Amino acid sequence: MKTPGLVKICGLKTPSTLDAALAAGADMVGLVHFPRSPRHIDLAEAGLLAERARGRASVVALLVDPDDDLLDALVASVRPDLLQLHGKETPERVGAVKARFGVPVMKAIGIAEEADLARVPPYAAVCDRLLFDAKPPKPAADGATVLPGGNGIAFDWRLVAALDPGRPAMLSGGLTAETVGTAIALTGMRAVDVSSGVETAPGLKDPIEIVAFVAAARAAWRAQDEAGTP
Ligand SMILES: O=C(O)c1ccccc1NCC(=O)[C@H](O)[C@H](O)COP(=O)(O)O
Repeated sequence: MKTPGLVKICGLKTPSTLDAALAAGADMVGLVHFPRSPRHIDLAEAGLLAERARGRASVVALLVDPDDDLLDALVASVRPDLLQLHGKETPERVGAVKARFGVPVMKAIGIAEEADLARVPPYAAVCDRLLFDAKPPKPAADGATVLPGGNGIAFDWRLVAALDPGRPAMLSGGLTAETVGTAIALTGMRAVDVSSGVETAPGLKDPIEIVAFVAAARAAWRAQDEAGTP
């Protein structure tokens, strides 16, 4: 029996876009707490959105290299189902966060070339889920802010197609309603994550694109299941 497909919509900031993701059937909703991001929300806002989603979808709190004080505050106000660590956290730090806070952890790993796959096993040993994402672009000469994720950039999905990390994994990076079906067909991934691909501008989610993305992912999984693809 195949695992059911999971769709995560990340970077939700408002009750109306959260509701749109829930109505579309998202399995996971991502709340970004990272002040440099156009999707950043404070802990009070994140707590309110988390309560709205509770029991309808898993609440994922996304942080970048958080210290224990921030994690203490976030876990108390958001009560996330999953912590998404999207910075330069080492495997040791991921293991320490999981042990201290008792919340499952998903670690994002940037993939650009085959050599990046060597970073997977140490994280697979300590986290609950891996998130394969594109690497951020190089900083621009004008010093414009580069985010560690949520850049709408895709990587070569074939790099993770044959991978069995021994942990549940999720595919992200520049996915859209138009590309997610191909990404699923190529990789066999049963979990996908999107942010920029369902936005009209950074941080502005589009309910119509959210519906289209969820439907496209589900259609791809249905096609795989009907074809009996392993
Ligand atoms: O979304 C952000 O602004 C962000 C900021 C800092 C670290 C990660 C961030 N986002 C990650 C994601 O939204 C997703 O998990 C994933 O990378 C997909 O992003 P996208 O390529 O925009 O679909």
